[in-house]
Amino acid sequence: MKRLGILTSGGDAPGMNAAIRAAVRTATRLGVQMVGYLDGYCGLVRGAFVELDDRAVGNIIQRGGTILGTSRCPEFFDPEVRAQAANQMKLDGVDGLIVIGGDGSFRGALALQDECGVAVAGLPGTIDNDVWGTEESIGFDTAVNTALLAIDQLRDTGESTGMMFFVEVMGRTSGAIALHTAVAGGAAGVVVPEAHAEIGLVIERIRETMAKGKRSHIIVVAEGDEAGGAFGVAPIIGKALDRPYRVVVLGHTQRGGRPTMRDRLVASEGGAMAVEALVAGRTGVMIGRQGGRSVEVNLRDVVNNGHPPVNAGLLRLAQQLSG
Ligand SMILES: Nc1ncnc2c1ncn2[C@@H]1O[C@H](COP(=O)(O)OP(=O)(O)O)[C@@H](O)[C@H]1O
Ligand SMILES: O=P(O)(O)OC[C@H]1O[C@](O)(COP(=O)(O)O)[C@@H](O)[C@@H]1O
Ligand SMILES: [Mg+2]
Repeated sequence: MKRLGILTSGGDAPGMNAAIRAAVRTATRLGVQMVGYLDGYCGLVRGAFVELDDRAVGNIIQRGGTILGTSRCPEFFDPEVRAQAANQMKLDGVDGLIVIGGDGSFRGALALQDECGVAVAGLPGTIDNDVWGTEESIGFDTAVNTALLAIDQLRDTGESTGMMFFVEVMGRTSGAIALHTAVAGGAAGVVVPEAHAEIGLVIERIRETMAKGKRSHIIVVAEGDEAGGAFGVAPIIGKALDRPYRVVVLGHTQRGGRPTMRDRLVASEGGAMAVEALVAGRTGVMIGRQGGRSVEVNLRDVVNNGHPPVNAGLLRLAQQLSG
């Protein structure tokens, strides 16, 4: 390997820059050049890249977003476009590719490997934490901490006014952000796409706590819940309890901001290990976290296993601890 490419794809996630920095600095140490493709797979197809040396990735470890830009690139679903991208890489003299993104981005990377023989390594970068084979994806910890900040602030006004708050967090198909935010934020209830009977349970539990004199209730709702996110869930619960409520949608605020220590650390280890794997000739791997350590995981297993199951223990805890 003489020259590696790196790109970020799908939704941006805080810590992606720390991963890019670690990958570039590790490549330099191993005598390998690095280029960064712009705007995800769209830049790869067009051959739009920048040379990345040690100085190009200075002063970015603390920045959210991604210096390379990212996109959802529908053309990349087309095998002919992927062949064109592989050809473009050859022309650019690039022998391997690191993809920082979610499960969708990894499907694209694996297709590029299988169809065109490109060596690929994946780094899980998504706030959703919905990638199989890793306990945490880059950006998840920061996103949950951002949501917690909002909840802590809403508690003040909730306690003062007796208003119920429904806080919608991101997660199209995954309740991971909602669940962790609810438990760590001491929410009165949580509604996630993976569970189906929890709205009734939340109503019951809030009734009990109201009878005990609890004034302030915060309910965390994942955007992808089948009832239609917080705007779908709030009227059902508000009406059942005959209480005034407000809906707060955190949306893309969770995607930005300076990455936490955890995200920087996981990204730094992952970026370094992805380069080491490719340089050692290991392709089709993802650097995941298992048992609190960074490990190489087979990328095909990641893609074939789909989304990891919801943490049932945390779901139970979220309901139990409301009092
Ligand atoms: N099955 C697939 N085949 C080829 N490319 C894909 C596939 N799935 C996703 N991609 C590429 O990865 C991009 C990001 O995927 P997406 O699912 O939106 O985000 P994420 O990777 O964060 O889960 C897509 O816009 C597309 O370019
Ligand atoms: O910014 P967009 O394209 O509207 O996408 C929003 C989606 O992206 C996410 O923030 C992150 O998803 P990915 O990391 O899988 O791309 C989801 O939580 C959210 O549903
Ligand atoms: Mg995803």
